[in-house]
Amino acid sequence: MSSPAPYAAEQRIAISAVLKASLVAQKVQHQLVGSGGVQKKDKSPVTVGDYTSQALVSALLFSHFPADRVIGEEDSSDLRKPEQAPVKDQIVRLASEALGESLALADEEQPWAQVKRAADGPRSEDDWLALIDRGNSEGGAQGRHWALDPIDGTKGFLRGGQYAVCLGLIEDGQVVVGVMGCPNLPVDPKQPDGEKGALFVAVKGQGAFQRSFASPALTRISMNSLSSLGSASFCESVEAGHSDHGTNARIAQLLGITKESTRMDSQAKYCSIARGDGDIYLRLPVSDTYEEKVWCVFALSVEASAWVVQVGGRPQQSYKDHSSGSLLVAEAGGLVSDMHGRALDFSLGRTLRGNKGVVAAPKEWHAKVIEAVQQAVEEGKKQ
Ligand SMILES: Nc1ncnc2c1ncn2[C@@H]1O[C@H](COP(=O)(O)O)[C@@H](OP(=O)(O)O)[C@H]1O
Ligand SMILES: [Mg+2]
Ligand SMILES: [Mg+2]
Ligand SMILES: [Mg+2]
Repeated sequence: MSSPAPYAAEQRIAISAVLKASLVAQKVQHQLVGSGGVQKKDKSPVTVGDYTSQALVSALLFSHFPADRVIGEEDSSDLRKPEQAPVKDQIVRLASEALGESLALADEEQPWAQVKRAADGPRSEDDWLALIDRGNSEGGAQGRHWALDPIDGTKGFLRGGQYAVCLGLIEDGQVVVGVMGCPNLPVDPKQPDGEKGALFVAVKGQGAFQRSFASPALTRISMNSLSSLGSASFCESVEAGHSDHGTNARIAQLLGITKESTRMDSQAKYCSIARGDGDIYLRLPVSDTYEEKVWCVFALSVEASAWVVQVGGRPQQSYKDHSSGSLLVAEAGGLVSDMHGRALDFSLGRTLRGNKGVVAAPKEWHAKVIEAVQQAVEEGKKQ
């Protein structure tokens, strides 16, 4: 009998957890659109969706990999305040219901039944808050850490736009598994009004794949092969406060790109270039002090040239914002680096403090894009 592919169990559980969390987020998004969420200390928003997603993913990881640490964006400190009691009650109800529900029928063939058995014991309010707080790992160069961005693009989520549930496994500082759920992304980019809900998967060295929420079948994805940079299209954040639109535009001009940028919230940008909807992702910093989060960048950096993961939400950039995305892009045939062309370093803790900004592009064009980035940044300093 042949032995299972490396990380087969981790991939399976990560898919189940991300799917579960994505379905809850999809369920609550319509109630939350237009509201402001709860404001965190850093003034960024957090919602019932973010907390419930973190609690659920954490529960499933704890059931299956109890020794693994989790670097999650959220913690329960605000939820423990008396004025947040209604929010806390809603999270406990949603998470308990979701844990007890089956996934879509097609996923019953998956070992979800086992996942459920292991995880569906009754949980008290304190258990759920403790599960959220299991995301407190400081990360680092040794051991296994799951980087979790329970909802990346919370501002997009609150606007009714794109958002993503991002989960990546970092082993000894390397991103080895990345899974992202994008509830509002069309399954087929050629049918933007068709079925929504796309899930992306990458395992280091095994390629990048997508599936729909409804069916477990995985389809291999890859980045476009570009004959020239002038024909490329690029994507960037919707929020001008997250990425410098002016510098991004100048970089595009230097590369001869004539198409307007596609503005999209969240790490769905990594997914979109990994499957060829676009070609380049530019995330030039707006501030000198911001550090990207690990949970944001890691999917892109693996091998498919397809995904970058973003990590955290603290006052520095952390890697949960990049881990699953960077691996995805790498597995799809792209290269993800910082604005200086340096590899993203996921081994330094909760943030990518050794890096600045993120640039994802097809492997063969990446060096040219970095040259344009450097020129645009130098010009900006002279102004
Ligand atoms: N000043 C800043 N510069 C860069 N990124 C920032 C930022 N402030 C917040 N972010 C990050 O931008 C992420 C959203 O990215 P995007 O702009 O691509 O949608 C947020 O993730 P969360 O929504 O998980 O908090 C947050 O981590
Ligand atoms: Mg988030
Ligand atoms: Mg994020
Ligand atoms: Mg946040």
